Amino acid sequence: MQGRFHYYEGYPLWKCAMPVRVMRLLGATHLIASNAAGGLNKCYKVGDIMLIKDHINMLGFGGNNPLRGPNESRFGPRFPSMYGVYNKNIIQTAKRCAAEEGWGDMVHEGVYSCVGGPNFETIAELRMLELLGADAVGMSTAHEVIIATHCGMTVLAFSLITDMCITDYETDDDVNHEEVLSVGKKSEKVLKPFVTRIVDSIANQLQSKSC
Ligand SMILES: O=P(O)(O)O[C@@H]1C[C@H](O)[C@@H](CO)O1
Ligand SMILES: Nc1nc2[nH]cnc2c(=O)[nH]1
Repeated sequence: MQGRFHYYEGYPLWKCAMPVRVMRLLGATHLIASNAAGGLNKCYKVGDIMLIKDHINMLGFGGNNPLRGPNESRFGPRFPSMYGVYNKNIIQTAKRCAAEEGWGDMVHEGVYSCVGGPNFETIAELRMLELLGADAVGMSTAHEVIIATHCGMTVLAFSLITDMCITDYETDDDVNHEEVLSVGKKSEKVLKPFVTRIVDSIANQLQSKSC
């Protein structure tokens, strides 16, 4: 997809995630999701990639979930498990692909927290997310991954760290969307070959399994 629908644009979560179901109906078995996110983990740098190993869905705690409402059992069960959502084998594949390109140092594994936006977080909110164990924060992906998992897709998701979250009241730095877009643009030269390599590698694995 080129772009995505966001909750902060006014769409309900089920609509934000609907393209995933469309892709599933078209025969897709794997979802590779990417996002721009603020880095909470102090070891990260702007431009780094965080392979998502788990998420904290802040919207979900309030009962706002893309699966809310009657269950569509043709897609999946009423109460889907969310253990092991982010496929460990594909995370390893992605790490290997990064190492082969010489990007090993800029690729991490971490926990993504999803908030509603559109405002960026307050310092107190960021401190809370840090305490909860989040390594990065953004405004998408969790609901798309929930829908993909519900309908049995294999998921890889990663965050491009576009800014480092400020958790210190003494700092004068700020965050803005222009910075997010500019880091995204600059990182295209890394992200395109990275994703291409991962897709090739998954395709090879699937092909050798089917032989
Ligand atoms: O759509 P993603 O999650 O990649 O983009 C994030 C969230 C907002 O759309 C935007 C904020 O700058 O970046
Ligand atoms: N919520 C949130 N989303 C982002 N997307 C890119 N950077 C950020 C950030 O710092 N916070």
